[in-house]
Formats: sequence, C-alpha cells, structure tokens
Amino acid sequence: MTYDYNKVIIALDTPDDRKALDIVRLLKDKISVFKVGLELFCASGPEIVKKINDEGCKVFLDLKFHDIPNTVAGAVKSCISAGPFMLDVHASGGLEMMTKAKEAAEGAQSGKKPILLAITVLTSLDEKDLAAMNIDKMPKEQVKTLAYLAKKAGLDGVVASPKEISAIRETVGKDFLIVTPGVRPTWAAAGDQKRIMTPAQALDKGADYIVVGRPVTAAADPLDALSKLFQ
Ligand SMILES: O=c1ccn([C@@H]2O[C@H](COP(=O)(O)O)[C@@H](O)[C@H]2O)c(=O)[nH]1
Repeated sequence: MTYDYNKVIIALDTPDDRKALDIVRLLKDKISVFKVGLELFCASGPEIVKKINDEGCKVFLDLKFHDIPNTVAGAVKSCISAGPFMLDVHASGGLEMMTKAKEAAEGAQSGKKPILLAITVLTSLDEKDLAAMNIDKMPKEQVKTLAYLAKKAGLDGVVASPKEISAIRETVGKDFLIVTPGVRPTWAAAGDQKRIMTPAQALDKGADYIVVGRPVTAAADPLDALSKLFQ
C-alpha cells in the first residue's frame, strides 16, 4: 500500500525559527503543509508564517482560539494577513464563537480565505480526563457533539483523533475535513498522546490529513523517519 505524503502535516514545535525553517527546507520536497503551533508562533510571531510560505509551503496555523465570540473573530481577522492555509478554534468555545470565527475568515481577501477547523477533544485526553472535568461521556461521544456544532457553524472540518473518524463521518457526512493528530508509527513513543493510531491506520480510516511532530522532528534523521512513517 502506498500512502500520499500530501496528506501529511508536519508539526514544527520548537521556539527556534531557524530550526523550524531548517526542517521545512529538509522536508519540503515531500511535505507541502507545515504546522505552526503556540510554541513557535509565540517565539517568532506572524513572520514565521510568511517565511514558510516563501519556501513554497503552506501553513496550518494551530493557535486553537478559545475566547468570547468578539475576541475570537478579531484574532481570526488579525492572523489572516500572515497567509495561513488552515486555522483552528476550539469547538468548546460554542456555536456563536465558531460562527463569528467563520464570518471573520470569510472577510479575508479573495484567494486568502483559510480553511477553518474546530478542535474537538484534544488527543492528549482520555475518558478519565473528561470525567475529571465533569464531562461524563466517552471522548467519541463528546467529539460527535462538537463536530455537529462545528458543521452547524459552517466550519470546514474538525481536528480529532483517528479513533473518531467513523463516528464523525456518521454524524456530519463526507463533505467535512477531518485532520488527525495523535498518530504514531509502530516504532515511535506515544508521549503525552492518549487516543492514538498509526499514520497508516488513520489514512485507511479516511483522515483527510494527519499531523505528526516529534516522531519526525525529534528524530536524529528526520528524512529517514519520514520515509518510515507508514511502518
Ligand atoms: O488534539 C490535538 C490537537 C492538536 N495537536 C497538535 O498536533 C501536534 C502533534 O505533535 P506530536 O509531536 O506528533 O505529538 C502538536 O503540535 C499538538 O499541538 C494534538 O496533538 N492534538
């Protein structure tokens, strides 16, 4: 079975923009989308998005906005000028917040409108973690509820564990992107990820994109690790 590397997003979790750009240059023949999260963005600012775009690559700007609707709408507007390909907000911010985020994204100049995703239940959380927050549900049930709300708000898709792909498809249908972090090749440590599957299993289940960070970026040889991603 061959897998499509265009569906792989590499997470650049480092505070060092030079190290992040080195990884982009090393992997860009195979990878077209790189993820800038809170660590890199807080250290480097919006410039890092432009620098990755200048390398001919796209950016998933994973800032997971979660605030009152007016503030999130403003944050979405502010970061669009940097040129992200994808953006996300927390679905648990609620329907109105997601709707305002979508309206703000649609206000982008033509050709610059980013894909807008909603984080459902973080892949580092399991049933016990939800219970500790008084959410008396299995993660899959909570993901279905949040995916339904994200679809109702008009977002383009969700971020979830590959374990929930079938449940999301049953709830919101086919025309909705599913982006899955929480993927680990058989040879990699899970670390803080709790709801995991392998990259191959995630794509077999129908993920539109998988997100992988440390198994590749922390490897002694990231190109070699990337070549073994589907093992
Ligand atoms: O539910 C979520 C949402 C986002 N992430 C992000 O994905 C990467 C995963 O990195 P690994 O090193 O492969 O664990 C990371 O940037 C997270 O912020 C997630 O893991 N789970």
